[in-house]
Amino acid sequence: MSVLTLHNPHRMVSPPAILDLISPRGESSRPYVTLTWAQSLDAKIAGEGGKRVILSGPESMLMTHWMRSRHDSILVGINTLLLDDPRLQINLLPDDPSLSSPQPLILDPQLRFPTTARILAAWRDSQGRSRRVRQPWILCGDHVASARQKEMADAGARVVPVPLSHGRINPNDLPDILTRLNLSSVMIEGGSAILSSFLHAPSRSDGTPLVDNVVITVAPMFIGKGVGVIPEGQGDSMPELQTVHTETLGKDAVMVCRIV
Ligand SMILES: NC(=O)C1=CN([C@@H]2O[C@H](COP(=O)(O)OP(=O)(O)OC[C@H]3O[C@@H](n4cnc5c(N)ncnc54)[C@H](O)[C@@H]3O)[C@@H](O)[C@H]2O)C=CC1
Ligand SMILES: Nc1nc(O)c(N)c(N[C@@H]2O[C@H](COP(=O)(O)O)[C@@H](O)[C@H]2O)n1
Repeated sequence: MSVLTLHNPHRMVSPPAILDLISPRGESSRPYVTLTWAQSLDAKIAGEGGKRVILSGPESMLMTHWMRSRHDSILVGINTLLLDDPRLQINLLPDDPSLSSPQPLILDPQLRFPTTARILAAWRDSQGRSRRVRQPWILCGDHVASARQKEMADAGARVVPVPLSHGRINPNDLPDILTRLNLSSVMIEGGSAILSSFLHAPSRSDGTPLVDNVVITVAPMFIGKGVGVIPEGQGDSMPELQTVHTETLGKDAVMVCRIV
């Protein structure tokens, strides 16, 4: 039994109301994009050398898992995959068959994804039996050698080659990529380079911001030396954010913002 369940069994059974402010399962014909992260008071998302830090308390971490369950897909950069070895599941949520983990997407231009990654081992072990354990889909550059792509496919991942722009996957290509993959929403969790790239991205062709919502968990702690929300030198020309709502969840403040 988790610490959460011991403290308050009721906390586990329904999503926090703050999530009603985001609507990734709406009627929109275009993919819905949520950008989210947890940060310290000195605007760090990880420790020195990219060491993972647990910033979120139980309540806001649970909120993050509910938010995961409401999106079709979840996206991280390859450095986050290499440093954190995440699972990207909804393991804090109740065992309810109507809940499923989002489809993990990893932006990995050079296809550095290791065959030993936990997310891949979990998928192989599950043999597709559970909606909570999903196959990792890796978006790599279309230049990557087919032998290397095959190696990852043989290890159990789905490899999706896409065109690169300046060695990266262009954030503005993401909506079309999602549509092609039959995914109608994405929750982008980081890390720093990915957050910066999506925050700096120009609007979509219809004039609306690429990112529909920004959900930030602020933990009352200092990290000191570590990985900033935005990499050094990339803090200029940031978009203006409007706060839609701020709420205290346990020890943390959770902000829902929109880009204006
Ligand atoms: N506190 C939090 O909420 C979170 C913290 N993190 C932390 O973030 C750190 C990793 O962040 P970073 O080193 O910045 O790596 P990252 O996870 O942002 O990955 C960056 C890599 O993604 C690839 N990429 C593909 N398309 C890209 C694009 N459009 N823009 C930028 N990169 C693109 C590039 O190869 C690039 O090197 C880890 O220490 C991890 O613990 C990660 C997620 C959430
Ligand atoms: N919401 C949140 N709070 C924190 O304190 C964090 N360190 C993170 N990190 C993100 O969660 C991923 C790991 O999650 P799982 O163990 O797979 O559930 C990590 O890779 C970051 O994306 N998030």
